[in-house]
Amino acid sequence: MSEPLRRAAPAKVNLALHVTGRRADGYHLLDSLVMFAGVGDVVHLSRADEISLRVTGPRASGVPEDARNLCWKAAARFGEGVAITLEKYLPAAAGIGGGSSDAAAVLRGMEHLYGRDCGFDTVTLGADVPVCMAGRAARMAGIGEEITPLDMPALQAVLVNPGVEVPTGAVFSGLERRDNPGLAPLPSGDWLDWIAAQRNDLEAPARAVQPVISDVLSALGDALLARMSGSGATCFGLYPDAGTAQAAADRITAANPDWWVVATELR
Ligand SMILES: C[C@](O)(CO)[C@H](O)COP(=O)(O)OP(=O)(O)OC[C@H]1O[C@@H](n2ccc(N)nc2=O)[C@H](O)[C@@H]1O
Ligand SMILES: Nc1ncnc2c1ncn2[C@@H]1O[C@H](COP(=O)(O)OP(=O)(O)OP(=O)(O)O)[C@@H](O)[C@H]1O
Repeated sequence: MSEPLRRAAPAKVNLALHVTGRRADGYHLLDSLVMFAGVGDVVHLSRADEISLRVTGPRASGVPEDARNLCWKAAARFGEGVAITLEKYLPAAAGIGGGSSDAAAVLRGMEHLYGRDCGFDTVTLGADVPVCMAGRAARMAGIGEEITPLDMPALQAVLVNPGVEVPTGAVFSGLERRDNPGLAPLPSGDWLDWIAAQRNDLEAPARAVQPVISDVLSALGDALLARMSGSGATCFGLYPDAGTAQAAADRITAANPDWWVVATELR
């Protein structure tokens, strides 16, 4: 037996997320700037006759090991057998696309193992799957299927999740307005000022579901800017360099030992 194929499934971070409309089927139109973190899950894949899945790692508890798992759904849609080991490091239902990034890593790995494209529209697995297939800084539009890769400078960040799950559908349902303006024209330089002038329209409804999100943003009060990612509850702070990011992460961990806190680079 050859070694399993290893693929990274990095955390997705929405630096800005504007909700610009709603389709007749209830899905929301988005305009979002997405980057990927240095932290994430890892999948290991081997060709096999059937689909199988084992979940290991520090955040494995509670993650389904059957056809409910997005990794399994991805393999089933690809239409071939594969033995999957998912090493779970990211919190679930956290706004950082854990399941979507795992699914994209499985699809990219299976494309390599079987020497063909996955051959279906990946947004049908989840709105975050297409951007996770791109796996790099991008603008995301439509309901998540329109991906435009962007050249962005790497950013130093701290990701903080307070350990509460936030169901994405409930947050979208709580929106007061669904016809907000899209992202401002992209800058040629100063991304930080530009990001600071954008919004996450899901922040208000997510705070209503999980008020602890306000505490997370306060804990990131010394960042250059702090925002929520996706539908929450994970928030990120941006820092001038890796050293100040790590110092902030250490301080936040000391004050909140139960929270998931990581200093990482966004690309
Ligand atoms: C909030 C984001 O994370 C931003 O990147 C994504 O839009 C959500 O991506 P996701 O978790 O892959 O979402 P899905 O699993 O496709 O959808 C979960 C639920 O969120 C709502 N949903 C999701 C995406 C979207 N563009 N409009 C929606 O209204 C729908 O109620 C849907 O039933
Ligand atoms: N590979 C997976 N990893 C984690 N959870 C999974 C996975 N596949 C399915 N799930 C289920 O999906 C739910 C959502 O978890 P997931 O990590 O995919 O959310 P998320 O992608 O972080 O959400 P968001 O859209 O807010 O970014 C979990 O509660 C879990 O039961």
